Amino acid sequence: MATIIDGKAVAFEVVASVAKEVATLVEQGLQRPGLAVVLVGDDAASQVYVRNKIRTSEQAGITSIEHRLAADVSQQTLLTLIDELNASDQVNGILVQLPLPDGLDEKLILERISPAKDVDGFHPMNVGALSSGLPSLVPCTPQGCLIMLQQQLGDLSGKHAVVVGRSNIVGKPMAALLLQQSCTVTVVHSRTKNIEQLCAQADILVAAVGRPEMVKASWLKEGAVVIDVGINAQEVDGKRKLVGDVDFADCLAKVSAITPVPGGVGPMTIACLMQNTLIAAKRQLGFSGN
Ligand SMILES: Nc1nc(=O)c2c([nH]1)NC[C@@H]1CN(c3ccc(C(=O)N[C@@H](CCC(=O)O)C(=O)O)cc3)C=[N+]21
Repeated sequence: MATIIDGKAVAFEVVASVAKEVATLVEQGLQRPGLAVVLVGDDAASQVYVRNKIRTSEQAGITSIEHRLAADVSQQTLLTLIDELNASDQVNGILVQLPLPDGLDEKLILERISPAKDVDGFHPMNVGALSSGLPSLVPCTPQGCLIMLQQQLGDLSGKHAVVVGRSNIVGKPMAALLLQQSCTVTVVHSRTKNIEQLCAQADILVAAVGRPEMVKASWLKEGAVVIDVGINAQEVDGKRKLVGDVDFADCLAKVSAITPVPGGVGPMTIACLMQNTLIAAKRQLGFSGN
């Protein structure tokens, strides 16, 4: 029987351990970690995610400060806000919700966030640190995937991991993390010629492409562990339904373990954001190490 990995339950454990450490900091008279969440415009999906982030912050004992800006905000206003957040000692982590509305230069804005407060791990400094194995803030989604894989498989060394997708926010950092764990890593993408044959070699398959139910059982090796990063909203009988990048029903009988959508990677992403905020806060307080 395949294991359906309960991302919600694992996330709950991660958040509980963050909450415990936060409580210890506060008991020692240190400042409670603070996370600033910047939401530009009124994209419906973004509102749901931001609400989840704020609710989880409360559970972790992290103070969250929400900044909502109109979709037509000027780039300069947004950059000035980031400068203020960078300078504020109440704020340990800064997250600018993506995607940004048209007309804003995403690269310029993300680069403005102080690398020490970059809890998304998207700043080029953190990207470079991750790929060279230096201490860094690691992107939340791939970190969440790694935690679930380690919980399922223990040591990952020598496993063949196939990452489907090469985005800066998931595919590339996922590959870097798996390589760091001594996996043999293959990254496949839209221009790859023999995707299905490559996927069929995977002990671990991470799907992060944003194409509903693209990965089928016929692509998989018997007993593979499958992590589904896709969150695709579909209309079924007039109702909003979320499906992943993996055809879950088709693949279930062939895998040894698989994450569901919802209830898999999504909650882990938010839990890792809490973890990153704690790590950033501790470094800013002068704790050494991780
Ligand atoms: N700067 C930035 N950092 C991000 O980490 C970031 C972002 N921008 N933009 C959007 C994506 C998406 N994302 C999700 C987080 C949690 C769920 C989540 O909790 N999903 C629930 C379901 C929620 C629902 O019902 O829609 C689940 O999968 O169980 C989903 C998606 C973070 N992102």
